[in-house]
Amino acid sequence: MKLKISCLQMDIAFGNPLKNYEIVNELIEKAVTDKPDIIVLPELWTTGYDLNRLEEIADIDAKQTIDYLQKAAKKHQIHMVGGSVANQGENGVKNTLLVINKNGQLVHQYNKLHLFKLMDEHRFLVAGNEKGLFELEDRKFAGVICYDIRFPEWIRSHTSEGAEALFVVAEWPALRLAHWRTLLIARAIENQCFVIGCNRSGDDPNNLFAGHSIIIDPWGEVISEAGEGQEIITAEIELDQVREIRKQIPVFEDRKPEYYK
Ligand SMILES: NC(=O)CCC(=O)C(=O)O
Repeated sequence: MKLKISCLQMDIAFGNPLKNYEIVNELIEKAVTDKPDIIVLPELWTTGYDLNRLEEIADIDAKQTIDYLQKAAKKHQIHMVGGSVANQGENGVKNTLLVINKNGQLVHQYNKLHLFKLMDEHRFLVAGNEKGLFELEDRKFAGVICYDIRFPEWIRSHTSEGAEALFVVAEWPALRLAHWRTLLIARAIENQCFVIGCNRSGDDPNNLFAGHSIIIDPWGEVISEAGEGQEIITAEIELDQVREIRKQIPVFEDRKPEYYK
């Protein structure tokens, strides 16, 4: 099964959801000229890391962003791995990844499990407690958020339940670009799955971000990679390659989890 995927590597306007909806509108209009099946957005794309103003700018129950993504998905008949949003709920603000299918249905919401202390997430956000597994077109995928990729056992818990491609939405700083690339390539090789990493570009008062959104095949080869600036990358993946590689080197069958704890 072939899928064309576009990552919208946007420069997020700090604490300005309305401006960010405008930026994404423009990027989607550009991306659809390549006729992708799935569009991917970065982490916290409506607000950026303006954590001090979350009370004012977080999206209550992610409603406004879900509505926005549903309209875009239906209009263009494209699945959206709609990045993540500062989602104000009863128990606090979560960093929530949204998946909407091309009919505009909300397929999955994943709340970031591992909060990143270096960027103060633990002071302002509450962690999730459920997996990022979802289905599109009867195939299994996983979606996680940024710092989550440093936890290989968390990613494995998704691929061992059948995920064939891992979507990673991120605001990853330029200082650790080498970690971003290496960790994503490692996750692809060890899980024998496609990895689609959508990062942001630009800066905010505290960080310069790396860009370098990337699409990696299950052999660990980079199929497409962005530079540092605002950019769209698009690549077609053949999902069946995952099954072939898992047959060739049967890592999942050969695991001995009884020895790993
Ligand atoms: N937004 C994030 O979770 C950043 C994670 C990060 O920078 C890291 O090094 O890990």
